[in-house]
Amino acid sequence: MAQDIIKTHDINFSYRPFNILATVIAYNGASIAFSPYGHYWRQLRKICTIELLSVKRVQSFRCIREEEVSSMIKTICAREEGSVVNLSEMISSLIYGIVARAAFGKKYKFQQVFISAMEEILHLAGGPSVTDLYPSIKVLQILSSKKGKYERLHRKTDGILQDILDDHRNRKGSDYCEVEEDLIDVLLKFQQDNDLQHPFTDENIKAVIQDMFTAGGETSSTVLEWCLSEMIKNPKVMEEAQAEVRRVYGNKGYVDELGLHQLIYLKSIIKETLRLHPPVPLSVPRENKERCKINGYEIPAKSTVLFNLWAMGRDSKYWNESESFKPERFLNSSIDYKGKFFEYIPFGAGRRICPGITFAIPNMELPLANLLYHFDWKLPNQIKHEDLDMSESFGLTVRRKNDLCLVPITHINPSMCV
Ligand code: HEM
Repeated sequence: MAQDIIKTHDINFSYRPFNILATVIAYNGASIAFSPYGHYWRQLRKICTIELLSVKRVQSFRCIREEEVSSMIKTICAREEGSVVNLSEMISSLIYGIVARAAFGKKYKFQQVFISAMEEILHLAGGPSVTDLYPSIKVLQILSSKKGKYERLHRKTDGILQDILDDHRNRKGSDYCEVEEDLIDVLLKFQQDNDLQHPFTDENIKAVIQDMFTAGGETSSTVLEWCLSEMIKNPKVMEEAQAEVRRVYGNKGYVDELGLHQLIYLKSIIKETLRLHPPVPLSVPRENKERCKINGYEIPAKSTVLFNLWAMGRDSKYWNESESFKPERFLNSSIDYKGKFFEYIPFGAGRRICPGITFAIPNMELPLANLLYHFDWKLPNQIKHEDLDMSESFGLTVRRKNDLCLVPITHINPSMCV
């Protein structure tokens, strides 16, 4: 059915439901993720794939990723040997830090307030919404407590983003040059472009920047958290992954992006994690414009369609030993996540497939390879690996319910290296 919807009826199902989140947070549907299929969305999508998240642009952020990861590794090393590290917190702050520097060009004073507000929005968005179930009862929208919360958070994030935009406009020459062009620079350039079919206001820019945080922050950090959890639960996988990364980087003393393409086993660990723990388990909702028939069912126009990626990834009809964590299944296999294999679509598929794959992959591979290269990991308080709690939280993204806290044992200390 996923194939039927995303392949055969792709255009018809390329719309998104227009809910409170889209109205209040996404500037009336001005963001890439929430705008309805049409000219405006096509324009944004083009800017996004050709400019914002192109391979070249993502490569230009390499130094940001390497610096942020190296700083995380040094922080872990500086701790007293044997002390417990909250990896969930560290990873989340690392990924948001990378996205923020790529988007804003440098660290801003209010960056953390912005990130916390974004996290709160995602948390709120995960809960049930009566107004979305009964959209025609308008009074529910007025009475909704969520709406008020969203409006309060939106005022906060909007003010911060506007300050950052204005700061970019007013800066002189090479005031800050951590990267040649950050994402706001790119979008401001488009604002000056008179050939655009749709004018590009500050609101549009802010909506797109918000997309990068909501879609690009929690997703990658959630995957990393589950990768490490699964490796702790499956020590043989951890050993093999460590052996691979230590073989590839040898005595270099650090893991940079140059050798990442050689980490074949590590890549299959990420794929297997995306199968068992897709960070957006119900994908991003789609909506159909016109009435149609799918698998014998009449689907009325404007139905909200959810894909249960979590269940698809665990379906024994498609996967051997579907509940077991077996990265080997992806070695020598042509199955990937780019939207061609409909039983495995953690990034979605079709016209609205996630445009952030090229950015997400190094954001996950580099930290993971570093954590495996520099440290061995064990559970605190003599907890056995098979007893690690794997409960999931409830939300738009499904993270671990309890933070992943581990004890690192330094294998290669970065301060010892050149
Ligand atoms: C592991 C990381 C990620 C996962 C699993 C993921 C997953 C998804 C999924 C399932 C969708 C819905 C696709 C559909 O409707 O078919 C989506 C959409 C989207 N993602 Fe991602 N994503 C990730 C990282 C990122 C990153 C790093 C960015 C950008 C910085 C990003 C930007 C977007 C945007 C803008 C959309 C909306 C696309 C549209 O509506 O046209 N994502 N993502």
